[in-house]
Amino acid sequence: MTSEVSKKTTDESRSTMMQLIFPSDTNYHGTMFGGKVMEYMDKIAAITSMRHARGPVVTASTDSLDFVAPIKVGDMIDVEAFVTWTRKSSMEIYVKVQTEHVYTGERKTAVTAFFTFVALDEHGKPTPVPGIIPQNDEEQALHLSAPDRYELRMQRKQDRQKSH
Ligand SMILES: CC(=O)SCCNC(=O)CCNC(=O)[C@H](O)C(C)(C)COP(=O)(O)OP(=O)(O)OC[C@H]1O[C@@H](n2cnc3c(N)ncnc32)[C@H](O)[C@@H]1OP(=O)(O)O
Repeated sequence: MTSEVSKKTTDESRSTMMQLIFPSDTNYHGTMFGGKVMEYMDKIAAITSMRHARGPVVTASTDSLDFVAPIKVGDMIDVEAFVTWTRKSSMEIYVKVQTEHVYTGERKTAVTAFFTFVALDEHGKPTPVPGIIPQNDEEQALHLSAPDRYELRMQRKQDRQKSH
């Protein structure tokens, strides 16, 4: 969709955020509130897409959030996001939350999700973004599988429109 010259590498927009989990971030099981994790994920995804587009963006959709392992009080979390794929005005962003044990340094993936952001022009209309050049094997794999996820989103959109 975009020419080679207007492509950017994932490293140009990749963003990370570290947080230390306090009791006020958790539920009565002593594990982190899902909504609080989602807030961090949405924020880092927005930052990543704005860095890639270098302009305003809106969240168009969020695929399922997969909670793989609990996040506990005292854990450090590393929330990382990068652009996996772009179409015309839309960008797919992968967000991964990893816990890091403060004393041992052991890391585990806790939550993952795909977000789609759309870049807007000064009139609030969708506007083209640069393409993306994946940097490592994980990024390359997610780049190649992105068109299939896009098709599923468009199918979901059609189903929703039919039900209205
Ligand atoms: C940062 C924030 O928190 S923003 C707050 C939450 N988000 C919002 O309020 C956004 C509300 N939604 C909107 O404004 C609109 O639905 C928009 C801008 C996302 C899309 O508008 P549309 O009228 O559908 O625009 P259009 O059909 O031209 O599509 C524009 C792009 O959005 C993509 N898109 C639209 N709907 C979806 C969807 N549900 N999932 C994924 N991508 C979508 C299209 O595929 C298209 O991508 P492309 O240009 O790369 O081909």
